[in-house]
Amino acid sequence: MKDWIQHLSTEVIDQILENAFQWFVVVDRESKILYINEDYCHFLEVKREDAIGQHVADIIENTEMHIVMEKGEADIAAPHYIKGSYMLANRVPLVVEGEIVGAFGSVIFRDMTDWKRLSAHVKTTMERIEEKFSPTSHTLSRLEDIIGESASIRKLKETVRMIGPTKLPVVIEGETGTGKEMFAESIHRLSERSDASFVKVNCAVLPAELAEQELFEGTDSKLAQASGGTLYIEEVHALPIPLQAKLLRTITEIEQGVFATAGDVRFLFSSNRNLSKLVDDGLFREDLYYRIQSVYLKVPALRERMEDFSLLTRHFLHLIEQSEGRRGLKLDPKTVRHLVQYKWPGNVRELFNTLRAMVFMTEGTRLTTATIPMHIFQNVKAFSNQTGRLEDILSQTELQVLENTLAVYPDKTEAAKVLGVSRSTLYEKLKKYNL
Ligand SMILES: Nc1ncnc2c1ncn2[C@@H]1O[C@H](COP(=O)(O)OP(=O)(O)OP(=O)(O)O)[C@@H](O)[C@H]1O
Repeated sequence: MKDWIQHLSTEVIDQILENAFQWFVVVDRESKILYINEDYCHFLEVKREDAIGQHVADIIENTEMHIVMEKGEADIAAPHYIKGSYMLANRVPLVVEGEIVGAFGSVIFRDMTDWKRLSAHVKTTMERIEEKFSPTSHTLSRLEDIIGESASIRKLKETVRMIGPTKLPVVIEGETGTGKEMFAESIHRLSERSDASFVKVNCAVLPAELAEQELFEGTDSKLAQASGGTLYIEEVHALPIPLQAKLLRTITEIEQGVFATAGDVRFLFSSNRNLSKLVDDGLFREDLYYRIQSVYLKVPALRERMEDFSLLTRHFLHLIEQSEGRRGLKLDPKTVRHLVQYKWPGNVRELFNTLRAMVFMTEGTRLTTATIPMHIFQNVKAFSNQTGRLEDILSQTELQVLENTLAVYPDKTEAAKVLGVSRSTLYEKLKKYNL
């Protein structure tokens, strides 16, 4: 490092410090200013030549450079109040041959609004990266993006092809992560309003006190944004009953062309609850239910269409390969045997997230049972729902339990302990099953 710096002329170092878009100050062990850049002086309204040699506290209000030196510890991203506003500063002690010889300070954000702006920028950038990472990315799904050849998925796709281009409201029911949103997006893309906006609003996360305004009121409302396009109302069952009445009125007014803030809107709804049962229980307005359910799509849970499992895993492994720069990822047959026994309460979304986690658990290409997350191991379906010879069922269960345990605990002593058997019993069983 020293050598490299020797190659830089003082003029170059000076330019770096003056143009680094930060304010710098360097003090000696007596807290006297050795260096301060011009920009900082300009802000402090002091001439540089007057500042050099002065005690830092006389030039920079509320400075803590001397404390950093006393403690010998850096203070990173510390709020610093100067001239009526908060800034963020770094203060670092300068140590030469084990001795503190001074300190170096820099103001990294001159104004907290700068910081807030950057922080918002980082947040949106991260969200964009995450969206890109998600299997569907942020472009709206098309029907072809929905993976599945099972009879139920084929039937759903067929229905969507027929009703997509119409203006009919649609209710899409199904457990979380089954692909309801993908179907909603496909319906929009099949319609003539596909160039207009697809706006979604999730009633389950909408604060009750803001829901009315957010949904219906003014030019910023979700309804106004969806004008000419599609409004996808997710988890519609979570809409408070009084707002259900307002929604019904609004749908009618929009149809009659008399709603003030929005023109033509197509409505799609989703729910992970059975709406008809909620109507029976008095928890969802019957009139609204009959108004919106002219087309009703039920997206099956993944466990009800396990024939799609291998298509889905192949598709997701391919996506993961692309995003991670990996090749040839493959599930071990034993791993598949295990995964297909799991109930997948989070459905297709859970399958994707699980595969992604499993890929991160291995550097190779084969995803063995050892990469399966623990909670899945512990929740595989028991064999109790099988029929056949009791002896066969018991052996099969024993084999499965042994395999699962050894995958998580390859150490035989530990595995025997987990299984509550002696080491010798475990060895006998391993021999019996050729493990
Ligand atoms: N058939 C499918 N083919 C490909 N990807 C799918 C399929 N079904 C779901 N996914 C993926 O699973 C994730 C969840 O899908 P989606 O958001 O459509 O589910 P959802 O039923 O609307 O979930 P929630 O009710 O929790 O909002 C998405 O990342 C989506 O890409």
